[in-house]
Order: sequence, then structure tokens, then C-alpha cells
Amino acid sequence: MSQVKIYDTTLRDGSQMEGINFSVQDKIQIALKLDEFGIHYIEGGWPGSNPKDIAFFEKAQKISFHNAKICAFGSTRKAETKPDQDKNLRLLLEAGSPVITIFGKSWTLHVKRALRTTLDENLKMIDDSISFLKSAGKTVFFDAEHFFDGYKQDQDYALKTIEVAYNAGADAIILCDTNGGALPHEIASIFSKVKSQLTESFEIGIHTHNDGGIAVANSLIAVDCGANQIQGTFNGYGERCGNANLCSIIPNLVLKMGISCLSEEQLKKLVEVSRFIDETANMRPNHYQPFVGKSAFTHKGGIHASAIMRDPLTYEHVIPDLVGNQRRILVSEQAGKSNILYRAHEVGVDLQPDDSRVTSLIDKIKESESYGYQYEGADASFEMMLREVLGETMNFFTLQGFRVIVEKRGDEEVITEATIKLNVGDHFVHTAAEGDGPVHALDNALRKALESLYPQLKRIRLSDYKVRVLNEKDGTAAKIRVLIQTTDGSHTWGTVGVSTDVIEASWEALEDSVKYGLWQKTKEEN
Ligand SMILES: CC(=O)SCCNC(=O)CCNC(=O)[C@H](O)C(C)(C)COP(=O)(O)OP(=O)(O)OC[C@H]1O[C@@H](n2cnc3c(N)ncnc32)[C@H](O)[C@@H]1OP(=O)(O)O
Ligand SMILES: CC(=O)C(=O)O
Repeated sequence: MSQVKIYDTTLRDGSQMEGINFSVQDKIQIALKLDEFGIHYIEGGWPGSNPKDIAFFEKAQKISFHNAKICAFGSTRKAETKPDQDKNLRLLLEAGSPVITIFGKSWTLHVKRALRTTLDENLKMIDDSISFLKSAGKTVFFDAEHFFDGYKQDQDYALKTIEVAYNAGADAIILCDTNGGALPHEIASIFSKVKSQLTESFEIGIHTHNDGGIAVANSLIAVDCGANQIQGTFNGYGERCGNANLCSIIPNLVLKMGISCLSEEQLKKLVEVSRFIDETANMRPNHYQPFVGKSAFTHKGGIHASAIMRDPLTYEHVIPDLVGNQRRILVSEQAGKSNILYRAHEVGVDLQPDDSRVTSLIDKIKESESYGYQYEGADASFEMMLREVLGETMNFFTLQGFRVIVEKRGDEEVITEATIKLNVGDHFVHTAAEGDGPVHALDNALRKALESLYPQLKRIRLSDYKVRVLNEKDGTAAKIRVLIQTTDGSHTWGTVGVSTDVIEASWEALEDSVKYGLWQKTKEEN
């Protein structure tokens, strides 16, 4: 089985993505996580770029990494200078990392237009810089920037740059599709040619960007052509459209290409690592991301749900457990009875396919969704419908009525007050409360009315509130859908409300969220 090393550049190229700004502590935490996961090389940053990256390497030097080698990144020396006088090379050595990766130009256009130097001087810059770092005892990787574009324009010069790097003692040469525009067949043919000119065991890598939407494909085809190092980032972070996504590359290598870059046990942590990095980077996770996204193994269509229940291979390219993900089946207007049976089973209700209640539930869901409800994100509203069809009610209270007053006088702050009348068993309760806006005031009034009778309510709170206008063209007469997420600290559940009135829609979602929460708590207590 061939060996492929994974080189993670989330902390360097990943931090070049719009919206990402890691603190030193973020970087250390991510490096530790990647090391624990089993990544071979972690590029921590560019010490010649900013004080934060210098601080990262200062801290990283004091940490014992178990699996990974830390790499410091930078460029070849500046044109017309000497390596021992080059600030960037000096800072790379001071970073104290066992590996130094430098990028150099392989494309004549870049040499002439970006560096504004001669082709010969660029070759000297590559030669000098690598020799200088090697003489300091470092492992040196050479990133041949724009190699594929360079090769297409001037094959001999592009090849010369890597020949110079090789002869100067580079320990690995990485061919970069820096602009992300190469196609898989171009990568295959160019990569194979270069590979054939180097000794078989020499480490030759691939570094691709996703501007053509095929960075992962371009990386995998390079492996097919003999690449034994892949550079990429977690969640595909990176300059412009991002880098090759390691969350796709690693499972494709292990599960489909038989390349044991990580063990199957390590692979089971893939989702955890991906989400940890999103969380640390303060990035919203991409639910649709292959392998690791929340929707990667989510089945919505009735035909899919039915077949999945008969055999998951029918609509899944790999088993979700292998990457630490989970299968989900949604209930929506696209559902058939299989979706209902699966979801019912998940909440402990086993129904038979020929049960007429299943059909009436599907009809009700399709009817409600055509009105504007959406049950994908409202698991509790679905379960309440299910329980109702089974004759189980959640009658913790009945609304007699509510009134919400919003008052604004001159420059004074807006005052919002909600009054609510409820029947709770034999009791009639009438309360009022203020809040920061109408929904908050209603929530406060409802809690005030219920808390003495249902003290469990103290542990339940709203965690998210989303409003969506459904038919915008109707302006202020549009229908509104409100989705509420509620939590008791360990579980979270979603409810939905729809009305032409935002307060009524909110009330509906709020009422269900509280009733469902009380029902859960009562179940737990019994
Ligand atoms: C493909 C990649 O992703 S490469 C990595 C790109 N990442 C980054 O640029 C992020 C970090 N960068 C930085 O912090 C800054 O750009 C620095 C500190 C590196 C350089 O800053 P400055 O000195 O102000 O230069 P500037 O940002 O304008 O970059 C242009 C300079 O880099 C030089 N340069 C570009 N590539 C190379 C190279 N491979 N080798 C040597 N010099 C290079 C250019 O010749 C130019 O030098 P000049 O200004 O003396 O003509
Ligand atoms: C080196 C690098 O980041 C690139 O060529 O894209």
C-alpha cells in the first residue's frame, strides 16, 4: 500500500481566507487537535509575516507534538540579496520548527511581472535559499508556486526550477496549482512527467486551490500519478475559493483508494476535528460539505428514505460512522411513509407501514408545508403531530388570549408589554410582563403564568429564533414562518409557527416549544 503524507496548511493558507483571523491560542489549539488526529505535517504560519505567527512558533517550540512535524512557511530570499541577510529566511530559522517550507516561482510570468527580476536570478534565489536553510540542518520543502501554469507556458523553465531545488537539497518538492485553474487531465499528465524524472522514493507533493471547483479531484489524481504528500486545509479554508479540502481528501484516500495515510480509527474523528476547527475559527459549519457536513448523510426524498431503510448502500457512498458522521432522515413535503416510520422509530414509536395513521400524518405534513410550515428544522413540532395522531396530548395549558402593547413616546425607549390569559388545569391565570420586544414579553408573561405550577420550566430557555418572510411580494401582508430552538442544557428541540402576523407565528412556535419541553421533563421525572 503506498504511503501518502498529509500536510495541513489550515493555519497558514487557511488563514488567508476572507473572514478568518486566528489568535495565537486558536492556532495552538488547532495544531494540538490536528496532531492528536494524526496529521503528519502542520504548517503553523509565516513568521516573516506578522508577530502572531512568530508567537505561535515560540509557543509551539515548547510543545511535544506526538504525530506531526511543525513547519514554518516563507518565501525564497529577495532578489539581489544574500540569504544570510534576508529577514524572512532569518525569521524562518528563528521559528525553530523542524521543517521549513519555502515557495519559489516556477512561472516565467511571475518572475518577470511579480518579482520583476531575471529568470537566472530567480533560479539563484531558489538555490541559495534552500542551500542556506539546509546548511542550518533543516528539513526543507520547496513549494513550486504556479507550477502547472508555469509548465504550460515554459516547460523547460518550470522543470529547471525544481531541478535547482532538488540539487540544492530540498527534501520534498510540491507542485502547486496556485491559481486553482488546472484541470485533472492536465495535472495527471504534468505530474507524471515530473515524477518520472525524480527518484521513486523522493517526496513529491501536490498543493491545489479550488478556483475551478476541482481542487480535491486534482489532488487525488496527483496521488494516482505518484504524489506522496498532499497539502490542503480543513474545511477547504484558503485564499479566494479555498484550498483542497482535507475533509474530502483523507476519507477518499483511506476508504476508496486504499491509501493508509490515517488509520480507520483515526478517520472516525474526522467530523469532530472539522467541527472543532470551524468552532475555533468562528466559522459557520457548511452543512453540505461532503463527508463531514450535517447533511452529508441526510435523506429527504421518500424514495431515498425507503431504500436506505432496506440497505444504506442504496443512497450512501460510504457508511457515515466511518468518518464519525450520522445518518439523518427528514420529514417534509418530499417524504413518504418510510421517512415517518424512521423518525417515529427514532422517538421510540414503532409503526407499521400499513397503519392508516401514517398516511394521515403524511397528508397533514404535506398540507401544512404547502401552507408554509417546515418540519426539517422543527423536530418537536413533528413529534407533537405524531403524538396527537396516536392520541397522546400535551395539554399543559390552554390559551384564552394574549395582548401585546408596544408603546413609543417621543424620544423615550420603546416599552413592550404582554398580557396573557391561560387555563392550567382547573386554574385560570392572568399575567403581564415586559420584555425586549413583543416575543420576549410574551415569553416572559407565559413563564410568569406557568412557573409556580411547572417549576421545571426554569431549566428551559429559547436558544434561537428565526423569522422568514414566505411570500415577499405580498409586502406587509406576507406570511411569516418562525422557527424556534429551545434547550434544557442537554437537549435542543425545534418548533415552527406560521401566520400572516409575526407575533401569532411566534406564539405558535413558543407555545409548542414550552409544551414539548414540559412533556419531556414530565417523562424524565416519571
Ligand atoms: C501562493 C501563496 O499563497 S504565497 C503566500 C502568500 N501569503 C501572504 O502574502 C500572506 C503574508 N504576507 C505578508 O505578510 C507580506 O506580504 C510580507 C511580509 C510577506 C511581505 O510584505 P512586503 O514586504 O510589504 O511586500 P508585499 O506584501 O508588497 O509583497 C511583494 C514582495 O514580495 C516579493 N516576493 C513575492 N514572492 C516572492 C518569492 N517567492 N520570493 C521572494 N520574494 C517574493 C516580491 O518580489 C515583492 O518584493 P518587493 O516589494 O521588494 O518588490
Ligand atoms: C504555496 C502556495 O500556497 C500556493 O502556491 O498556492
